[in-house]
Formats: sequence, C-alpha cells, structure tokens
Amino acid sequence: MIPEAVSATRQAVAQARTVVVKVGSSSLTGPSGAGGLDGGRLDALVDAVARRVTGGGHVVLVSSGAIAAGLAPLGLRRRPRDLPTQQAAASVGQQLLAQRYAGSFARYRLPVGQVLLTGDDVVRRAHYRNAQRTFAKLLGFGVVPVVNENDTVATDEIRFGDNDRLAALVAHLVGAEALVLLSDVDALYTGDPRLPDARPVREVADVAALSGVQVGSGGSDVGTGGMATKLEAALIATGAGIPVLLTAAEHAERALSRKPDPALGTAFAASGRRTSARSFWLRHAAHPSGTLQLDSGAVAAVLDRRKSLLPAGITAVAGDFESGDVVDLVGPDGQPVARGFVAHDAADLPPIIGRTLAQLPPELRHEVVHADDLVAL
Ligand SMILES: Nc1ncnc2c1ncn2[C@@H]1O[C@H](COP(=O)(O)OP(=O)(O)O)[C@@H](O)[C@H]1O
Ligand SMILES: N[C@@H](CCC(=O)OP(=O)(O)O)C(=O)O
Repeated sequence: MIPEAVSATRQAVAQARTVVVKVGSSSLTGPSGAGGLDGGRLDALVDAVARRVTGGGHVVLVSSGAIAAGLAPLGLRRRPRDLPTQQAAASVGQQLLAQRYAGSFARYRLPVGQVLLTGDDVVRRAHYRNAQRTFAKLLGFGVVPVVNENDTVATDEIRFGDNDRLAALVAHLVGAEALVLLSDVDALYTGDPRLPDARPVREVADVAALSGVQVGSGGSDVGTGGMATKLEAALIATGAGIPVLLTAAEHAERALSRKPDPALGTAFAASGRRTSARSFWLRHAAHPSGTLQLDSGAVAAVLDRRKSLLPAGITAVAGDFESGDVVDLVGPDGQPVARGFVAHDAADLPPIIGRTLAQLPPELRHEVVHADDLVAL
C-alpha cells in the first residue's frame, strides 16, 4: 500500500503548473557517449515535454549534453578531464544541442530559448533577480527555456560542474512546483544498480529514508555527478518545498503525465517550506568570500538566540571581502555554523574585533552580520 504522503508527492508532480525537467548527458547520447547526440532519444524527450506544454503546463528544461555533443566534432573519444578542453567541447556542443532542440520543438511550433547560467548568476542577488525575470518572461511567451551551465566561461571557482544541483536551484528560481530528474537509470536503487541485490526505492519520505542507500561514486562515461549529485539536488529541492521525481529519460512521457504512476521511478516528498530566494541561494549557491571565526558565546547568540553578530564575538578574520559580500561564520573549532552578508569590509575588521560597540568610533558601531542576513548551515 502506498502511504498517504507518498501519493501526495506523485500527485503534486502530476499537477504542477511549472515543472523543471533535468536530463543528463547519458540520456541524450548513444551508449558510449562519443558518438554524439542521439536524435531519436532527444526527440522522444521533446515529445513528452511538448505534450505537457501544449496541455497548458510550463516546463523549464535543464539539459546537459554540451560536452558530450562536442566530443565527436573535435575528434575526442571520451569526456576530457581538463577544464579548457571541456570548455572547447562545450562551446561546439552547446550550439549543436540548441539547434537540435530548436528543430525538435519546432515540430510542435514551440519556440525554444537558450539560457546559459554560471554559478555567479544564482549567487549574486542582482543576477538572480535578473534571471528570475527572464524566465518569467520566457514562460509568459510560451517559450520552452532550455538551460545549461555556461561551461565555456565558467571557471573552476564559480562552476557548478553538475546540472543536477543547478536544476534544483533553477526550480526554486522559477517557482516550480516540481522537479523531474531524468537519467539513464529508472530509479534510485538501494545500491549500485549493477549489483544483483540492489532494489528500487519508490518513495523517499524524508532524509532518514536514505540511510540504507549506497550510492556508487562515478556517473556514466559522459555524465558527471552520478547518483550522489542527484540525491543532493533532490534534498535541496525537497528542503525548499519542491517534490522531486527521479526516473529514466525513456520514461519521460509517464513522468510528465498528468496521471501519477505509483510504479514509476523514485518520488521524493517535499520536506521543507519554500524559503525566500535570498536565504535559499545564500545557503545553497553562494560562494563565501571569506570567514569570520566566532567564540562560543557568539555561536550561541547567532544560532540559538538568532542575534546579529557583533565585533565582540569575532576572534579572527580571513579572506578579501567587501561590505555586502557573503562570508561563512565558523565556530571555535573552524567548522562553518552559518553564512551571511557581511556589513564591513575585511580591511576594517581586524582593529575592531573583540571590542564592544561602545568602544568603537560611530561609523563602525554596528553589527558585522545582521540577524536578518544570516542562515544557519
Ligand atoms: N544507488 C544508486 N541508484 C541508482 N543509480 C546509481 C546508484 N549508485 C550509482 N548509480 C549510477 O548513477 C548513474 C547516473 O548518473 P549519471 O551517469 O551522472 O547520470 P546523468 O548523465 O543522467 O546525470 C547511473 O547510471 C548508475 O549507474
Ligand atoms: N554542462 C555539462 C553537463 C554537466 C552534467 O551535469 O552532466 P550530467 O551529469 O550528464 O547531467 C554539459 O552540458 O556537458
């Protein structure tokens, strides 16, 4: 029997007005990946997405495959390991991928809009809002946004590297009511699905339900993250109130059907409430520019009593940041406990840390991180 909450998850995915669909490289290429895009597989995915869109739904498609599609034209046999070659392959491949999607969606007279994002676009507040407005406009026009990481310009520092987490962040960004992760495996298994005793997990009610699940380290030959990044993405999305369905791309039609199917893939129930965009990206996307080390009293004030962080509770400062940047707050043991927007430049802090506000000149007499600008980690 299916528990009540579980049916609600599948129901929510089936009924969602806006859904983000993420498809992995391995689902768009042939078995080895080196042969480039498989037109038949791509068309089948587009058929499923188009059905949902022409039926009145909004779909944002987060598609990997740029690097895989660029391998053959560059004479490469497998996914390169170094960033510059990956970027060259992505530059060639993204163009092919976008062309294929445009041609395939044109069969349904659906226009496609290419959106290439870097980590920075979901980290910096102004960029985040900008991306949010663009998606809203595209969906309003009836366009299917096709999203990928902007691999060609992303550096190691700002790179997501895997589109699973990117898809979870995009789901929050566009206000999606569901996230569908399509891969080359039909469900989450209790262990590596190549092992004979691995069993599919149909419903994940909460994180505790994952305690017995073993996840293999690697992905396919052309993919990146494997199952680990999919689970991470599922937890990010569900934690923000967005239910997730994970299954194989070949089941895209069933996954995007308006009729929930209890025997399909793995459904992850939403566990948290939708948080503000600001605190969501602060927690999941922001790359801190520095760290502030806190004494134990400050840790308790910030975490337990939800107080602002004052100079008196800081014992050390590291990094090069300006007021408005994101910093991690670490405890006396060096472990991050919170993250927030700092209200001082790094250069101003060393002379004032450890001192009470009354001891400071008026222009520096304010909190270092305001309570409203903090999230616990
Ligand atoms: N517990 C597990 N359940 C399902 N798949 C797993 C598990 N552990 C490892 N995997 C592997 O993860 C792979 C999917 O990851 P990946 O190739 O990166 O997909 P994609 O290209 O769709 O992002 C599957 O092919 C499977 O072999
Ligand atoms: N941005 C990269 C995809 C990276 C990625 O996450 O790949 P995958 O694990 O296949 O979803 C590309 O388009 O090749």
